[in-house]
Amino acid sequence: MIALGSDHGGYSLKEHIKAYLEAKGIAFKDFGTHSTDSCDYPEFGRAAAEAVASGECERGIVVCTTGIGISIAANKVHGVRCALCRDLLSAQLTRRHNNANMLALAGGFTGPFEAEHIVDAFLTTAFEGGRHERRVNAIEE
Ligand SMILES: O=C(CO)[C@H](O)[C@H](O)COP(=O)(O)O
Repeated sequence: MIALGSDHGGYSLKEHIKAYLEAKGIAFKDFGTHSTDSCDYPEFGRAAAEAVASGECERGIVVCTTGIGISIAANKVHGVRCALCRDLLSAQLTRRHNNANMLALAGGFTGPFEAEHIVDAFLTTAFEGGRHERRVNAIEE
């Protein structure tokens, strides 16, 4: 189960990702926003992040115009490791090295086709563990 969240600046890309996940048979829960009306990203970043931290959702994907504000908001929730990724390699590396459980995307800069590749990498790349586990544990502590 994937938690989704966005503000108005990420709404269009979130809707695209919903259709993409649906086509792949991946379940998701949309924590809003539900229109392009102006709203505040901390509310939606927090809602999606809390669903991940509680275990209700395994991973989360959040979107605002830059991806920055909503990733900052999500990372305030203990247990969340939200990575803003604007390229495929970053998405792979944040899974391999950081065990990121949330992905932030930039709705104003990342196109839908590129976003699909980033989402695929985020959902399919495994955490490497080893020396990276020690570092991730230190963050949690
Ligand atoms: O990217 C964002 C936060 O990092 C927001 O989407 C952005 O700040 C919204 O701005 P505006 O209200 O001017 O559309």
